[in-house]
Amino acid sequence: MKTIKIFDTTLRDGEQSPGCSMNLSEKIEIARQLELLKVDVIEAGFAVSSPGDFKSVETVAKTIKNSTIASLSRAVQKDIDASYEALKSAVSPRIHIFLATSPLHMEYKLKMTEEQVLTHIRESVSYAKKLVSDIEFSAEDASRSDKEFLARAVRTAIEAGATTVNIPDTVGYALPQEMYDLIAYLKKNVEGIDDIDISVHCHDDLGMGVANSVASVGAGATQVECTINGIGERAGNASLEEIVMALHTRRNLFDADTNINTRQIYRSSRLLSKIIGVSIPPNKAIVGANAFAHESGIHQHGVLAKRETYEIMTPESVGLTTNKMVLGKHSGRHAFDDFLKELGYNLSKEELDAAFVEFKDLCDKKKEVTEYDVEALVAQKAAKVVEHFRLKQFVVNSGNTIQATANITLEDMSGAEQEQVALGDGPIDAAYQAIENIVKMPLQLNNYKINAVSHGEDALGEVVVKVSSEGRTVTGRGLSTDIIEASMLAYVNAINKLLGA
Ligand SMILES: CC(=O)SCCNC(=O)CCNC(=O)[C@H](O)C(C)(C)COP(=O)(O)OP(=O)(O)OC[C@H]1O[C@@H](n2cnc3c(N)ncnc32)[C@H](O)[C@@H]1OP(=O)(O)O
Ligand SMILES: CC(C)C(=O)C(=O)O
Repeated sequence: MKTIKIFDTTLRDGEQSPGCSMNLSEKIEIARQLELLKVDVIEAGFAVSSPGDFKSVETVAKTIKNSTIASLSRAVQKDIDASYEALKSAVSPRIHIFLATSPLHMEYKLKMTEEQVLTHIRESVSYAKKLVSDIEFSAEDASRSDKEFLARAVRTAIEAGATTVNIPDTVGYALPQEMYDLIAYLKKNVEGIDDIDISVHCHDDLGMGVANSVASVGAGATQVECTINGIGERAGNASLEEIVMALHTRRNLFDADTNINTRQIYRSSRLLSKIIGVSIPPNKAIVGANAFAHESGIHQHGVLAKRETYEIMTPESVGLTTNKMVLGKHSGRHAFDDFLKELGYNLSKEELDAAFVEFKDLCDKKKEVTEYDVEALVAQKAAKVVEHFRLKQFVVNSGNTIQATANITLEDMSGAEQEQVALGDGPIDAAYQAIENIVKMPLQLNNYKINAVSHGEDALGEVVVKVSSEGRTVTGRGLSTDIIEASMLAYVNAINKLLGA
């Protein structure tokens, strides 16, 4: 099986994304993580571009021992000299020289003819080769270059001593078949290309960065350039985690894999996200919060029966401890039952059915139902109190310019409904007065406590009350996303307990 080299450019191209700048100590933290991840090459920066970039290439070169450290340079001596100086203490230094080869870039940006570009490639690569042995040459905007001229440029770089030639899709313009054809064309038409590494560096402007990289590997590329979380210039670079897991998961198809310690992927992604302050979309492949989460009943049932039905890789392989069964409005009984069993509840079929109906009801009220919600819901049922009274409906008005009023309807065991209206010192007091008028028993509220049992704006509120009547004190509990309703449910629950006794 071939090994595809992973060249990480999070610290160079990644940092070119607006808002993703990192300071020196943050760059060192990322570089250390990249070393743990076992990337083959870390592009630490563009040494000539600023004293800060020089310092970070220099410090990364001093700190990291197990990956090659690269510094980017234009095809000019002062850039190459700066890279060389910054890389001096690297165990394995690489000078990375780039020059554009597309008609557009040559004419308008570089203002060079094809022959001048070839001369610059020859001179800069052979100059750098005298300083270090490991030289990468990138033909910037290769995918929009004339194929024959690109082949001449690549040949020139190899003859001058390049050990890696990189074929970037600089503006994310290519489609996978085009990248495949381009690599295949170069392999066929450039003498000596099989003795060096062919690299690709694909941007994501059309969302094809990873697909283009993987297609290039299929055609014979032996190095892929990428960034953690796909950060980079404009729409970003191809994402490391997606490329690595695509190659790993489909390694038999490519007869190739990488050296990456895939179990460090999740940690690397979170670390970068924390450092640059850019959160990861939940649906992001491999590292998004939903990448190994299942909410819908049919999928949950499938995964519980056999994980592979809906998972093509294991969460453990990317450094997670487990997949996630999210209980929500699309969940089914299998996952609900499984979840309750994990919490220690062994419900009969009837109990499970009843709890499931309430759970679905709650899902319609709340955007996300948490494990706390479910536990609270089942714990409340487990108390099994005979319902002498049931809260049927209520309207409560309150405000700072009116006295609170409550209109409450309770249903008794026979199904008869009783309605009462009461005023109160606040909405809960009004509601409790109306309830007392219906149940017609002496009640004393000794304690009232409210807790949020789950998180977020639509969290479930749990109200716990201590109520006394004729020498007996009981605790009542109520649960709802509406705290006034939770308060009434708690009071009625306490009343039912008193009546049951
Ligand atoms: C595709 C990529 O990602 S390439 C890397 C892009 N990254 C960056 O540009 C970030 C770091 N860059 C910088 O800090 C600055 O651009 C510097 C320090 C490198 C250069 O700054 P300046 O000297 O002010 O030049 P400026 O950036 O305005 O223009 C670029 C110059 O480099 C030339 N140039 C561009 N690419 C190359 C190249 N590969 N080889 C030689 N010259 C080049 C341009 O023609 C232009 O030359 P000119 O000044 O003679 O017109
Ligand atoms: C310097 C090269 C590799 C680059 O970043 C690009 O072409 O996008």
